[in-house]
Amino acid sequence: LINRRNATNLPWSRTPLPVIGHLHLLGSLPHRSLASLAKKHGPLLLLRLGGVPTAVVSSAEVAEKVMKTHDLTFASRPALSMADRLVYGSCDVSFHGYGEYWRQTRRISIVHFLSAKRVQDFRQVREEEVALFLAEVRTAATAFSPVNLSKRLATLTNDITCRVALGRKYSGEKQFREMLKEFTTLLGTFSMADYVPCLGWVDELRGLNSRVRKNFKEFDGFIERVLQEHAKDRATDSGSCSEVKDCLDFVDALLSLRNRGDAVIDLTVRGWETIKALIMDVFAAGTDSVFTAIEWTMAELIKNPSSMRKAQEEVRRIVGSHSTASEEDIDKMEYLKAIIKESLRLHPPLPLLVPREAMRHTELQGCVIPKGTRVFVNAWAIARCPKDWDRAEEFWPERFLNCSVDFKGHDFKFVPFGAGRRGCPGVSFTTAILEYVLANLLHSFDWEVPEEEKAGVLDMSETDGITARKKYDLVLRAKPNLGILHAQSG
Ligand code: HEM
Repeated sequence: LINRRNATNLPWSRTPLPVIGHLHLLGSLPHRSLASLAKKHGPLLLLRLGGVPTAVVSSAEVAEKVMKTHDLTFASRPALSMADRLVYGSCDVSFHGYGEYWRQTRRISIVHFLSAKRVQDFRQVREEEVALFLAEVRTAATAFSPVNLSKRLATLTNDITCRVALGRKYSGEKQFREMLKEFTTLLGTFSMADYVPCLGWVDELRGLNSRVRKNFKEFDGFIERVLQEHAKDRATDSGSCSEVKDCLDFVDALLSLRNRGDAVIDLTVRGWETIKALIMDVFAAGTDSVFTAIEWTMAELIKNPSSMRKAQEEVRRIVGSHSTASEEDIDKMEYLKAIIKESLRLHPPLPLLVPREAMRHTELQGCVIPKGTRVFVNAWAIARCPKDWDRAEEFWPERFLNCSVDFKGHDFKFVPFGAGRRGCPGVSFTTAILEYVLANLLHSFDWEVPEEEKAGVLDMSETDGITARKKYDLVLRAKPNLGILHAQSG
């Protein structure tokens, strides 16, 4: 399968099983099983998952080779049947193979949705939604009721994303919530057809295919509705392109591009599919990961009360008696930023990133990686490597104070957003939400774990699936920050 010149540390003693190859080694949390294998066999594992030659990268050094030195070679994505069937034949940004189509759609998403400028344009949306969210938590706090922070954070991030992408919220619709949950679950579900095509019938037998068909039909219908609502609004606004909505909402920007024929790729050739796929991509790439990151950060702070105290002291010192932390305040919050980095280090929401595919034969660590090899970068294992990190398994945010290591794709020992051409374009969008939500949660409330919730809240187990969420919900009791109340009543 793979030509080895210097293979003493590769797991070839583990002969692949017939048909399934090394699939049985993955377990239910593949980032953990693969990290254990890498500890024994080295930072570049060459496996055969079903029929798919696969390389697994587990060190900063090899990750740099993949995402920097040979970035172009590894800039494609493998065809994945879930994405193909759920996201219009993968004609979105995240799952499309390398080439001009991907380059242009990525550019459109950045310019009209994810750039630092657009993120600033959406500031008011973040402020309004977080204010509503804090008011809800305050109501629960006044009634001494515990808050299921996991559920509320999921709704909050979803509402923000829907408003900036679609122009309004949909979380009030039960059908929408269920459809979206099923969509992200399915995208993260292992499909036998991807690895062992001759066993593809197993997907049919276990009902996976019918779930995919149903979910696609529902989501497509939903996007049709969103497009029609926008078309109606535009007709009543007599097509004026410069009005406020055009500046605020991704769907309007896509429709304007299509109508004006401004995009380099012809958005009318693949009909509505490109536009629909770009809208769907927002949900595929952007909703679960953001709230998962906030959830883990709060969970670590609850588990580490001294970090919680230090973070609250910083936030409250900077914000003073104002009722909310502003984005200008946040610029000064070094400990808060260190906490976010430390949480993303221990809990990257996509622990194996998004798979890449080699576009040509390449040599890595003395091994030839054939064209077509699927590549997983184990960001979770790399960020816990004791060679690169002191106290690697501990939550210790202080490591990031007065330290330039960042997650923007230049430090290969810390790559929760990936790096290189395929690196996540949603970093600014994400950090704006993460920092603003966390600063305000810490400013407005003190947090306690109700006795009956302790076991689940303090248990840091992960869910399986593509996004590693906290397995047990974060159910907490909030107590209003008396400092704000006193200052306001005084
Ligand atoms: C905590 C939040 C997030 C994390 C941890 C995250 C992580 C990632 C990772 C690991 C990749 C693959 C990188 C690679 O292959 O090198 C990726 C790709 C991507 N992300 Fe994010 N992401 C987050 C939020 C977002 C948001 C909010 C959006 C947009 C709404 C977004 C849009 C995308 C897109 C479009 C891609 C595909 C890029 C490409 O293939 O060219 N992400 N993200």
